[in-house]
Amino acid sequence: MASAKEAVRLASRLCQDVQRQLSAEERVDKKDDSPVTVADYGAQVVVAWSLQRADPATRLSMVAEEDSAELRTPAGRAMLERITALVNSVVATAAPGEVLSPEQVLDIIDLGASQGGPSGRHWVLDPIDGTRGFVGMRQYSVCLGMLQDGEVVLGVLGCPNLPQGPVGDDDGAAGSAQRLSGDADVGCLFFSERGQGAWVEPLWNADAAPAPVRVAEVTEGAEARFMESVESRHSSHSINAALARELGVVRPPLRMDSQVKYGLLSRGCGTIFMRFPPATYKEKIWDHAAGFVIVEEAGGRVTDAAGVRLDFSKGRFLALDRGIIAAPPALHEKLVAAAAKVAPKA
Ligand SMILES: Nc1ncnc2c1ncn2[C@@H]1O[C@H](COP(=O)(O)OS(=O)(=O)O)[C@@H](OP(=O)(O)O)[C@H]1O
Ligand SMILES: [Mg+2]
Ligand SMILES: [Mg+2]
Ligand SMILES: [Mg+2]
Repeated sequence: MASAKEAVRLASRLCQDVQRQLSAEERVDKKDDSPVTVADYGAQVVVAWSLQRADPATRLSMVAEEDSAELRTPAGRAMLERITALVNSVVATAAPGEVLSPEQVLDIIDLGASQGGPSGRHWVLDPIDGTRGFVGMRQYSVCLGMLQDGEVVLGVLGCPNLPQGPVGDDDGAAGSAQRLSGDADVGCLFFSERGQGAWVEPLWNADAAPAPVRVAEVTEGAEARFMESVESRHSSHSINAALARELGVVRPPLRMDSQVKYGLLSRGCGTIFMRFPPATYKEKIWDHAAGFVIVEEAGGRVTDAAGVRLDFSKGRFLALDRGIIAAPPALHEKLVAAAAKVAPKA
């Protein structure tokens, strides 16, 4: 856990540096994705490098989002050099004197090519979850999990732009732009080890005492606040709205990018997280592993729409019926019943 937290903190630092340097055009121009691409690869390298360094005797097995194929082409060389420089700026803070070459960077990226599966130990990494939120100066997270024999046994969620205090109904898509990391009370690190509860501590202060987190004790839809993706093409806003109506939810949805939503659920700030991507979309394990163990250890349930607990043992993708529903147990039960009625399997 100490190594995982250290790795996520280093990668979060790298991401924060890049996000702060985004120019005004890059913040709005979705066509130029190079800043987020550099940070995405860079964060993956920093996490893998840091974990491998903590345990040099064992070759790291990691299921991670990014691969090196494009960076190995001539067209990718300039990008590779930018990534290498960025990574070395962070490596220098953790291991003074150590410098990685572009070739080493490529090899470290490819440590993330593991297929995972039902046996052995595999790390699971989304170096930046919420890449659209990252360029939009909203929420994003660095998400690291560990699989042991197909079960998620550890999760760490670095949320650089998440306020440590309460999050308002309008702090999602628009409001968070004013509250970027740098403020002393912004930046959260959620973490959990199976059987040990779930915890949160300030992201930028490794010495601060962790506080236990617990999902909200809400049993009625009328008191609930539900969370969903910012982008409707990732997760249908209309299915979520229909389910919320069925449950008697009255508050507007809190729209937030990334696994930050699992973090908010674990600390009782949001009550329900629902996700209904298009039927053809296959969910990746790195988009859920860290948040899954944190929410379960905080007393919540995380299943597909049919109420079946998520299964991370099938490789790089999640095998599920459809949709993802996460909530405290009493509400979760009602949501699964509502899903059967309102959003039957296509
Ligand atoms: N078409 C489609 N359908 C469903 N999901 C998709 C789709 N495309 C992408 N993704 C994944 O969504 C991840 C971002 O999480 P969110 O959906 O919470 O982000 S957002 O609020 O919509 O910005 C995002 O993770 P990152 O790529 O790490 O940002 C993707 O894995
Ligand atoms: Mg993701
Ligand atoms: Mg990602
Ligand atoms: Mg991506």
